Formats: sequence, structure tokens, C-alpha cells
Amino acid sequence: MTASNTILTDGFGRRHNYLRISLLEKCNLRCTYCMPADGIVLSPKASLMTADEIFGIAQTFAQNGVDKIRLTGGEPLLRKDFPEIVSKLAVLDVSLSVTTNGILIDRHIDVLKQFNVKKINLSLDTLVSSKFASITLRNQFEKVIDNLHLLLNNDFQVKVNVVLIKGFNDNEIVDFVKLTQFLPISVRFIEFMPFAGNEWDRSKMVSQNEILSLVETQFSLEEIQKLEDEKNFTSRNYKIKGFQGDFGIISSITNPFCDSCNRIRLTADGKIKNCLFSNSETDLLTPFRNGESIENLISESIQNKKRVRAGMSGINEINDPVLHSDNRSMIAIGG
Ligand SMILES: Nc1nc2c(ncn2[C@@H]2O[C@H](COP(=O)(O)OP(=O)(O)OP(=O)(O)O)[C@@H](O)[C@H]2O)c(=O)[nH]1
Ligand SMILES: C[S@@+](CC[C@H](N)C(=O)[O-])C[C@H]1O[C@@H](n2cnc3c(N)ncnc32)[C@H](O)[C@@H]1O
Ligand code: SF4
Ligand code: SF4
Repeated sequence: MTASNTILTDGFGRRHNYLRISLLEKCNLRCTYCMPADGIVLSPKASLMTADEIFGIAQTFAQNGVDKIRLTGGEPLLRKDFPEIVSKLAVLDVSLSVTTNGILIDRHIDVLKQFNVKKINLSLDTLVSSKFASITLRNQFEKVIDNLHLLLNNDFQVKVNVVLIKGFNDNEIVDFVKLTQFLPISVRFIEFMPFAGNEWDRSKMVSQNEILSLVETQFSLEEIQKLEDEKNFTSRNYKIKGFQGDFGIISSITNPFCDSCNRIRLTADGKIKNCLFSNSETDLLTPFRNGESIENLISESIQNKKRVRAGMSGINEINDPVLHSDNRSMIAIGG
């Protein structure tokens, strides 16, 4: 292990080479599983990281071993200075990717191409326009579908994120799988997770086992073995013979993958979270603004990271995560 890896390696030997940066807390959709119905209290604009601050903090991570940065939010493409942020981060020796709801892809496709941001994760929970409106509270289904095709026509690698909610879209699982017959996409079904204000209930969650059992009634599946650089991926993926794409499952609740966690999060107001479910945060932005070193703070946060997420006493136990009442809503974490 090189010295530059040390501050990002925790007590369990997990090397945190993947930084997820939330660019803002705002969004042009209102997905009910992501944010409270009455919205969230937004951080004052002055407390959000500027493009230069995002770059400066990300650079410290890159110098210490981060080689993958994902931009998220809120909706990252809503940031007016998105092109500036991407152009700055592009000089770092990292792979850059974006998780987006897809609505503004056409506005930013040139900048994504220019700076080689070729991996886009696009969230789409239903293939039915009226259901899209009911879960996102906005009528933007056609726009998202058009932009999905725009990405594919421009050779982007697209993963489609589908949060499954019982009674809402579990009857579309097979349709999403069928979509991969002719589209070279990876559809990932995500177990619904609990966050402030999203009215999570275990009974609304569709589990990994339920998804697999259902798909296996229709198709013969082959599990895709992960390549060495994919070992930390959140999803376990499956292929159906003759299909152009594949599908996967992100089983945060029933089969968490904390033993291979390589992720650290930076919120839009410059705090790091060492786990999605953790309520403890470390402010990097204030010391960064004061010209102080942030490496010790990063190191401390990594060293304090728990082996498994809150609420879990064993990696494969089926046990609901404890929802910290003071953890943020998902929209203010970034997934
Ligand atoms: N429990 C848990 N869920 C995560 C983690 N990282 C991402 N997710 C969830 O996985 C889903 C998809 O997230 P994405 O933003 O597409 O990121 P990703 O799965 O890391 O994407 P890739 O880099 O393409 O593998 C979202 O629901 C995230 O909240 C994690 O570290 N822990
Ligand atoms: C918070 S969003 C931010 C990026 C962008 N706005 C988007 O929707 O892709 C990141 C990811 O988190 C997922 N997500 C949000 N709330 C979730 C929840 N309660 N459980 C599981 N995944 C969730 C979304 O589906 C999305 O794929
Ligand atoms: S999931 Fe993404 S698109 Fe939906 S409200 Fe959350 S941040 Fe916005
Ligand atoms: S729940 Fe926390 S520790 Fe587990 S994989 Fe997600 S971020 Fe990592």
C-alpha cells in the first residue's frame, strides 16, 4: 500500500477510491421515495461549495487515492455551472460519471462528450407516462425517454436505476428486463431504502429474492461474474442469452454490500459522510475556506466508519437499517 492510500483506508482494510459529490440539494422532480412531500430546508446558497471549492476538495481526495468521482444531487445537471465543474474535475486523474434523472441531458450532452463523461446512470422508475407523473410529481416522462435514446445514440454507457416500490412498479419488473433485449443498457432494480421523510416501510420494499424469483419464471438467467475493477459495484448483475443489455439488483436492505464498500460522500454543503446511513458528518468546507488542511479530517472520518451500516449486526442478516432521525433526506445526500 502506498502512503497516499493510507488516509482513505479504514480499519477493515477498505480502500475508499470512489467519491460521490452532491452538487446541489435542489431537483426538477419530486420523487416521493427521495424527498419529503413538503420539501426540505435548503442550505443557504453561500454554504454550498462553489465550482472552485468542489475542485479543490476533490483534488485532495484524488491526491490520496480517489480515482472515481460520481456527480449527483439533487439533480446535478441543474447546476448552472455544471460545465465549469466538469471541466475543472476533468483535469484530475479520475473517472468521472454522473447520476441523473435525465431531463437535462440534451442541454449538457456536448459538455459530457467533450470531457469524456461516458458513464451515465439514469433514474427511471416506470415505463408508463402517467405513473411517472405520479411518482415524480412532474410530467417529464417523454423527455427522459428521448434523452435515454440520445445517450445511447451517442454511445454513452447507460445504467437505468429503478427504485422498486410494492404496488407501484413491481408489476413492471419483467417489462424493464425485456427492455434490455434490444437496448444495450444495464437496468438496476434498487431495494427501496429508508430516509428522512420518505415514508419507508419494509412492506413497500421489493427484495432481491422476490425480484430474482419473478424474473426466473420468465427467463433463464446467468449471473455475470464481476471483473476485478467491478468488485466494489453496488449491484449483482444477470444476463439473459441473446439480450443486448443486462439487469442487476442493488440489495442495500436484504443483502448489503458493506464489506466491499469503497464509497465516501461529499454533500453539496461540503460535509463528508462515511456511510449513506450514517448521521455523523465532517465539515470540510469551512476549514478548506480557511486555508487549513483537510486531510486529517478525512482520515478521521474514514477511521470512524463502521464495518456495516447502521442497524446491522452482521453482514448478511436480514435486519432493517436504523433510520437516524437526524440523517438527511436522500435528495440532500445524493444516493
Ligand atoms: N447502501 C448503499 N447504496 C448505495 C451506495 N452507493 C450507491 N448506492 C445506491 O445505489 C443506487 C444507484 O446509485 P448510483 O448513483 O447509480 O451509483 P452506483 O450504483 O455506485 O453506480 P456505479 O458506479 O455505476 O456502480 C442508489 O439508490 C444509491 O443510493 C452505497 O455505498 N451503499
Ligand atoms: C438521490 S438521486 C440523485 C441523482 C438524480 N437526481 C437521480 O435521480 O438520478 C440518486 C439515486 O438515488 C436513488 N434513490 C433515491 N431515493 C432512494 C431510496 N429511498 N431508496 C433507494 N434509492 C433511492 C435514485 O433513484 C437515484 O438513482
Ligand atoms: S431521485 Fe433524483 S430526480 Fe428524484 S427527487 Fe431525488 S434527486 Fe430528484
Ligand atoms: S451502507 Fe454504508 S457502509 Fe454499507 S455499502 Fe452503503 S455506504 Fe458503504
